[in-house]
Amino acid sequence: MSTPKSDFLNALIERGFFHQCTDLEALDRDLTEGMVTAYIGFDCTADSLHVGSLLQIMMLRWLQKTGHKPIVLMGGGTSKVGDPSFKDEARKLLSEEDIARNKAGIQTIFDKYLSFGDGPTDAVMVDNADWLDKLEYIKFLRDYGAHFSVNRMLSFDSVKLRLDREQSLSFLEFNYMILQAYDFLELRRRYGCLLQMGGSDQWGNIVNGVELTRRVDQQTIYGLTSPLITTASGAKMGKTAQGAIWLNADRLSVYDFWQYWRNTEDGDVGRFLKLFTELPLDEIARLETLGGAEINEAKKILATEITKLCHGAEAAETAAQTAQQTFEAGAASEGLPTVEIARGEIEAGLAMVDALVQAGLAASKGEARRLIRGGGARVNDAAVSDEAATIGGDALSDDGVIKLSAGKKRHALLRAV
Ligand SMILES: Nc1ncnc2c1ncn2[C@@H]1O[C@H](COP(=O)(O)OP(=O)(O)OP(=O)(O)O)[C@@H](O)[C@H]1O
Ligand SMILES: N[C@@H](Cc1ccc(O)cc1)C(=O)O
Repeated sequence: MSTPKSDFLNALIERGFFHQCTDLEALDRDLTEGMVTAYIGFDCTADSLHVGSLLQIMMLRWLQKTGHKPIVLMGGGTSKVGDPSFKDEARKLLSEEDIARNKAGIQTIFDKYLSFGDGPTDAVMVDNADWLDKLEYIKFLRDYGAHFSVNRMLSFDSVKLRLDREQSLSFLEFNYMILQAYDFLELRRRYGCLLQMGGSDQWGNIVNGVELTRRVDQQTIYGLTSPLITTASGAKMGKTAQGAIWLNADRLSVYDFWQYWRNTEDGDVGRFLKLFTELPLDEIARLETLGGAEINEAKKILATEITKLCHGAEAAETAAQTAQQTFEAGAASEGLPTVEIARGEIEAGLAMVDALVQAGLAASKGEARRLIRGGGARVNDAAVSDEAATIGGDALSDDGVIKLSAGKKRHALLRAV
């Protein structure tokens, strides 16, 4: 399609959020003609969301910024079933208490990104347990089950992959897409919700809702998915050596959150600025062209902007200053043992095991590997758990040093010469 007319779709496409839509032109028309209500669902599978879901939250934020109404759906009901989409095995069954605790943890994050209330474009939060818990089995099967073709359900990649690999898929899990489809129908009836968004792994669940609503209520509604973000080196976004990059500060300190973004790979800086900050595109274009040591400035801006949205301006500034003191100014003047290494060698990619040996933090490569395996090795205060990890030029500070650590107390600097 030609460039969309609506501000919302324009923002989504220009900033890299768009993957697929059930009917982009019709959705664009509805978005230009008036206010559209849209939802994204989040299951209560952990007590905090992580960076993967941040992309979804940013889509809701753009929706509200461009004059439309976001619905945040807590999957209090669907978390009892567990979405099998692209998962190799069934999720652990969660108790009612687990779900309530997780929901309480997740809910808090949305206030930072969306404004809630009773106004026309104010965000609302709902829990699908409110309707799913009350469903009566036979009535539900007759009213809605009859509209689903098992043949078609089996064709969606989200379940097909598991079956193709002959991995077990329980009947409980198989029902998940029907329940998510029913949510969409229910939200259209209750709130006039016209659009459901999610990551591309949600496509099958979303399309089922669009089709169910057409069959049962003869209404046209839309689905739109974002790409699933991976880092430049191919890892699923949001997980690191230490685990997930959580959005709640009690799970991951503001400093570590800031540091995660500060350590973004060079190739990801522009993409992440577009997705996770609200800086104007021309400013991002300028930052993207920075090379050499200057790219580190862009990374600091990225880290501070994202941290500001998630944890507030003050906490973001404090994290930036702490990093400046402990790593850049501090580390260099602390009198840490310093080893000089040719800049070219670092830029070509220095094996972490070799770096630890050269810095005197491990007596042999074997010891260095054990250190990494045990979780004690750090580069610029970020843990490294991959024994094959390499350190590149992007790890150099503005002063041309890299801080290596073995455990909490032993540190050394590599200085590029
Ligand atoms: N890397 C990612 N990029 C874009 N969207 C993502 C990413 N990871 C998760 N999402 C989306 O965030 C929403 C919430 O997903 P969910 O909480 O199930 O995360 P998950 O990472 O898939 O879960 P898990 O960690 O249990 O595998 C879904 O719409 C999902 O598509
Ligand atoms: N299935 C979604 C969560 C979700 C739940 C209910 C919905 O109606 C929509 C989305 C996920 O796993 O991320």
